[in-house]
Amino acid sequence: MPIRQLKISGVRNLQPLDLTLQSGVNFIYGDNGSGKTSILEAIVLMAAGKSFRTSQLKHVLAHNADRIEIQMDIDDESLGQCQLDSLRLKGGDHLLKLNGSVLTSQAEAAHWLPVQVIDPTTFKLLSGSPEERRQFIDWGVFHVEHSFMEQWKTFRKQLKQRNSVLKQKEAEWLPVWNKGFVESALVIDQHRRAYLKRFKPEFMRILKALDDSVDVTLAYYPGWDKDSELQDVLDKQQERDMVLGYTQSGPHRAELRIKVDKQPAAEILSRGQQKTVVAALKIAQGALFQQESGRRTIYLVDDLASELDEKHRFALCKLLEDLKCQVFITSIDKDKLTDIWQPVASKLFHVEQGLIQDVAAEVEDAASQQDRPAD
Ligand SMILES: Nc1ncnc2c1ncn2[C@@H]1O[C@H](COP(=O)(O)OP(=O)(O)OP(=O)(O)O)[C@@H](O)[C@H]1O
Repeated sequence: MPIRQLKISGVRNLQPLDLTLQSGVNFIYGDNGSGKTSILEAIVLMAAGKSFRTSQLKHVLAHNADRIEIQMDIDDESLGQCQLDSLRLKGGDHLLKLNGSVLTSQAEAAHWLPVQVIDPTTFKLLSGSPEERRQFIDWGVFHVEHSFMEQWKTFRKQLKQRNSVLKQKEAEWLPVWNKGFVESALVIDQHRRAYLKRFKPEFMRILKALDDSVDVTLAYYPGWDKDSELQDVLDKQQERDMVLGYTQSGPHRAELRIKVDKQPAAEILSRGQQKTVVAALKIAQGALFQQESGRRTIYLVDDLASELDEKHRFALCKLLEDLKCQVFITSIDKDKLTDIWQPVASKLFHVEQGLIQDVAAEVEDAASQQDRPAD
């Protein structure tokens, strides 16, 4: 589902832009601090309602602006041509629209704009908190099973209610809340299990193509002892739960354990190897999404050159090209982008102090100026 046209205003140092994009690869180059990442950040803002580099959106708003406006014309494989609009006011109000109709949740925009980011911080998917890996699994489930978001909300509600009963030490009410909690927990767990079963072979295939010397295993931990029934675990932990005032076990504690030789991969692999594994996870997720939905993920690859050597960069680019999805790749150095990889359909953009320009259009413009007869 390539973005055909992208308009952004009010984001960091970017001057208001209106770009016609390539459905294949969009190379973006420019000096440090020129605004390359901010373009990717704006796309993620539309897709996820948040930035991938700050938890506070006020930092994304340009210093002199009172609003962020983003508009995308998209060619969706199932919906056809559509337009997404996002308006965020300095005060915090946010309006999202699809083809002019207001969307009631961020999840709807996420549905229409499946985006994966590969950037210098993505190794955190291995070394960061389990929540990051839970979110990773849930991205995959959500984009294929649309009921998942509602089921997740139901589970969160059950968890909140159970925790409040625990805090108030109302032991007699626990059996009632346990029933609903267990029911909704098992729904989440089944979705995640089923997804990872399909995901693992795809991940192994992609990792092998990226680097067949890295041997990684993925193991799913549901959030409670896998050999016990959740209800039994809750019964056993009830007293301690009551003391703590929260539920120790359940899908909110699930984990995707990524290991090398039975050790956490983050402790064993080099930074570059970790990035390779994370790239494989993200590409495999997009590949599986494509197989199962017939729709394509958009890849945002920030600072491609950082910490991946030429061989791995080339392998990564080749995999992305094979997926035939839209890709945005940034780099400081134009040659590092185009020397190793010349995809069939690509476009080159240059960013300088927040101003982004289509390089081919610039060249054409300059040529037509030269061809013009002198006045
Ligand atoms: N809220 C803001 N308003 C205006 N300018 C901002 C704001 N926040 C950051 N900036 C500036 O905007 C630019 C953002 O640059 P960005 O991170 O997109 O650059 P980049 O080209 O990806 O750089 P690098 O190659 O160093 O990663 C920086 O120059 C920064 O100082």
